[in-house]
Amino acid sequence: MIRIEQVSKTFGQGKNSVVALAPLDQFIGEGEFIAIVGPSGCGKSTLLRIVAGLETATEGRITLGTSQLKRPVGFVFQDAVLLPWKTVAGNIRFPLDTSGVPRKVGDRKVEELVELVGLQGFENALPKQLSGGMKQRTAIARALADDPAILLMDEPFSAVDLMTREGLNDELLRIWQATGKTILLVTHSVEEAAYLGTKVMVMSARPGRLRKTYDVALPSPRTEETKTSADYLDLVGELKHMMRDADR
Ligand SMILES: Nc1ncnc2c1ncn2[C@@H]1O[C@H](COP(=O)(O)OP(=O)(O)OP(=O)(O)O)[C@@H](O)[C@H]1O
Repeated sequence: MIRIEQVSKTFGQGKNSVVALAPLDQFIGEGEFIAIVGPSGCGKSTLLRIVAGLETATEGRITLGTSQLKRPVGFVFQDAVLLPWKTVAGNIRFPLDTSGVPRKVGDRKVEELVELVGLQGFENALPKQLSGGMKQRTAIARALADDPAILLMDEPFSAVDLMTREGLNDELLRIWQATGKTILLVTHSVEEAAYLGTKVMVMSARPGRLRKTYDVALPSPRTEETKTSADYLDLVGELKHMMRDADR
């Protein structure tokens, strides 16, 4: 679980300071899939970076309920940022090598992850030989290599075409169900948020604050039929309305 209590962030000081996040509270249960939407600059990435420990909150605190000693998060960015000279397998095993996992254990883990993200047959391909979607699958596998309890994803599919993106959404739901990870995903698409999330957090800009958290009551597993159901379309409509409001 993740408990976010009165977390705020101000960059800089004095008259040049920017309030990126006004105090924000949110409880996230184990295994939930949280989608975060909001206008550009409302602090979505900042929130994710604070949860990851890449940024410190100005005030408030974040409690990660886990027995793991190191911060148990994996991060997937908009760009896959793969090491260009390493193969798919080499990129996935990079975090394992740096944390000193024995070769054989690492080999098994890489094999498992390649299968999980559906990249069998491409283990020895270099990033330049991969499509955008395949690069993101590799990045997801790499983020899962350390077996983090929490997967943080910052607009992971915004650089791929719509068809690929829809396929990756279904893959991600399958991976989430197979691994039981807690996922926080930032997206600009309310359709994607409603399709993926168990909850959707809607944020507003200037300063970034949480407008509302929606519980998504759509049945699981989500399928193509979900996208034509009245409940889904109602939720998308409501999220769009809230987003328009949030942008003012
Ligand atoms: N390192 C920084 N120094 C100063 N200001 C920053 C820094 N990082 C972010 N900001 C500011 O904080 C605010 C929130 O930024 P953030 O990137 O979290 O928003 P976002 O909702 O993720 O935006 P987008 O949807 O465009 O990616 C913005 O006004 C941004 O300019």
